[in-house]
Amino acid sequence: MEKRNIYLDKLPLTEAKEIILNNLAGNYREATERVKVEDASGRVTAEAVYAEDSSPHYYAAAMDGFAVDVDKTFGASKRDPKELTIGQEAFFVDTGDAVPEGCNGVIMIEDVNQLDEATIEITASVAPGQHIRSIGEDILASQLLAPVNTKLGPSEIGGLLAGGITEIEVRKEPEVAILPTGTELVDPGSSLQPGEIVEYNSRVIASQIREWGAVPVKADKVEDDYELIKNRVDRLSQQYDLVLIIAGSSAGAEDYTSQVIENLGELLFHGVAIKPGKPLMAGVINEKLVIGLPGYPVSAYLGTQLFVRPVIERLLGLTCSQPEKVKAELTQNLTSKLGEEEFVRVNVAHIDGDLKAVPLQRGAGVINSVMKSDGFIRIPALKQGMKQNKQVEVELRRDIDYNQNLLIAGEEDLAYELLCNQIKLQGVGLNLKFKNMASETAVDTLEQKAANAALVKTVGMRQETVVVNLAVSEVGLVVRPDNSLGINGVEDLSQEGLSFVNQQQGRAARRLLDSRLETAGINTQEIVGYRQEEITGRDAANLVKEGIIDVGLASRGVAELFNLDFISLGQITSSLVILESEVEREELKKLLEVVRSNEYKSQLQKIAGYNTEDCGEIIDRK
Ligand SMILES: Nc1nc2c(c(=O)[nH]1)N[C@H]1C(S)=C(S)[C@@H](COP(=O)(O)OP(=O)(O)OC[C@H]3O[C@@H](n4cnc5c(N)ncnc54)[C@H](O)[C@@H]3O)O[C@H]1N2
Ligand code: MOO
Repeated sequence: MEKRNIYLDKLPLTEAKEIILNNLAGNYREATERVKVEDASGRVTAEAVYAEDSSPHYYAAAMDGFAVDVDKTFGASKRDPKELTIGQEAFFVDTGDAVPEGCNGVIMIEDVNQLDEATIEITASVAPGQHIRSIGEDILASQLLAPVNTKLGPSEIGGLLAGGITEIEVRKEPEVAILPTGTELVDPGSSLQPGEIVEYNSRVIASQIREWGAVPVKADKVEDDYELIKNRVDRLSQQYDLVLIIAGSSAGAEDYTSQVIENLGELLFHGVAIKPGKPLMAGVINEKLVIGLPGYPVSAYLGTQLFVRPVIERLLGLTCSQPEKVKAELTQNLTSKLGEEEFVRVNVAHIDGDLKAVPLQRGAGVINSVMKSDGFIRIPALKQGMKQNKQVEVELRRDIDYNQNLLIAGEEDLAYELLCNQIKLQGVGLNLKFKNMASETAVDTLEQKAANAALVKTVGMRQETVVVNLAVSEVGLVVRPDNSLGINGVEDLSQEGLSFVNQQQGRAARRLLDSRLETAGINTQEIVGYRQEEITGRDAANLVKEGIIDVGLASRGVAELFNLDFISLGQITSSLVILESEVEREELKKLLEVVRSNEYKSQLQKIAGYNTEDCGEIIDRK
């Protein structure tokens, strides 16, 4: 067996999709089953459904009142009212009641004067058919209710039941086997050893598949062993409608997927000109389609979206669904590789009157970027990127209401996470989206209209902005709980043998450290690790916790989260900087209301080292 396989195909996306669909037998799956209409939400009709009954199936009163023979009301007016005898000429009916024989109109109770128990008086004539629902007004027996290959939802269930249908024939849900491969994989919840990875791709894919109306069958993970993978794939392809193999798709020594497919059946292609997702492949084994998905989580997610969804739709007899799209202005230049269609995750929000698309992290391993995104944009294969301010088309993820989005750029802060929770707890219609960056960069980002607010920690003011106090927190050095190195302050950072890790340049905590070092007259070159940067205090605290370094720089709240000892260096004010032009916007007013709420303040006070004095106050305006 050849150990290394280099994939050569670079098929355009549409071509690869076409090959896959062409290798599915027929336009849909033949197998069907009978289900109750009331249980059929999400299912697809396997035959045309015709009404058995009309709805209504009798003449029905459409209003509460009296049913009458309209001829007897002719000529009634305010000046010349007409009297009718109840039970002989006028019959009391409630909405929905059958109209008594001989009656062909209903007069609303509001238009009737009851003179005594047996007599009513009417002041207007009644038109034939007035307030009567005719037979079949809604549905007429024998009419087509739903063509074959219709996906049923709540209103379809109503229509079918109203038409007298209680059971229907639907397409059997395709069963999709998902096989995770990789010796490094462990199940969620296991305690992790270095090199081990939580196997979650199959769970993500299963939930995607369920959403599209198929049944995911999650197979047990298999290690990187050619024979084991081959046996499993062989068996799965005999049992299920479609087989997905996760990982082992690229050029590594233990990447077996393409060889397995080739040796069990036919490999249709290996490699698509998309990013992420480039090593994706497809084949046919035991007459079943098999798709090899790249192992990186974003690649696996996107590959499933692009290739598995249309297959499921085809098996169900549905046409390919189109995502909802919206046009937005790109907030930064993006470069990309010529010859690859790149999918970039973005957030979308109204900023200073325009709808903007703000790119997120592009790494194929960052599933969090999908979770945080509102959708993605495509950079065409024949482009080497896209320019800032270009109008782009964003393909939205389902259920996204970007009108409630506010983009916050700035320094990570426990107060911000609390704010996000408070917004949801208080039932405020806002979604905060965060982009982590140093304060100075955040204010630049705000000025470039690429964020609705900057979360900054002590930074110089800019024109046309309003600064609102968010929180005051204590920042200092974090060490392991026993503080065995006896760190008492910045003077001890130059101890021999001690390892330190700094925060990213431009971050407030680092500036505070620098000023303390300067006051103490300590040369930063004497501190081992001063130039080694982690982005945030949380990153640094995590390294101390893991025993990788001795001292880091973080807030007291973060130190407490990681159960670390804390040596205070001082206080830092976190503020929200907002564009003057947006201060009166409804969404920003809502945000500031939460910052000013007692619930937010009382929760914030519970975090170690936080001070809520002046919380929500405007501290500066230029
Ligand atoms: N020399 C080259 N190396 C790589 C290339 C290349 O062209 N030449 N392509 C890169 C690209 S692009 C991708 S995408 C990945 C595809 O990798 P594989 O499909 O071979 O998958 P693995 O290497 O096994 O895993 C990648 C990554 O994903 C994690 N993983 C895998 N399965 C799961 C799972 N079920 N749940 C969660 N995470 C999973 C795995 O642990 C790895 O971290 O190859 C590049 N390399
Ligand atoms: O195709 Mo890979 O998914 O670009 O990282």
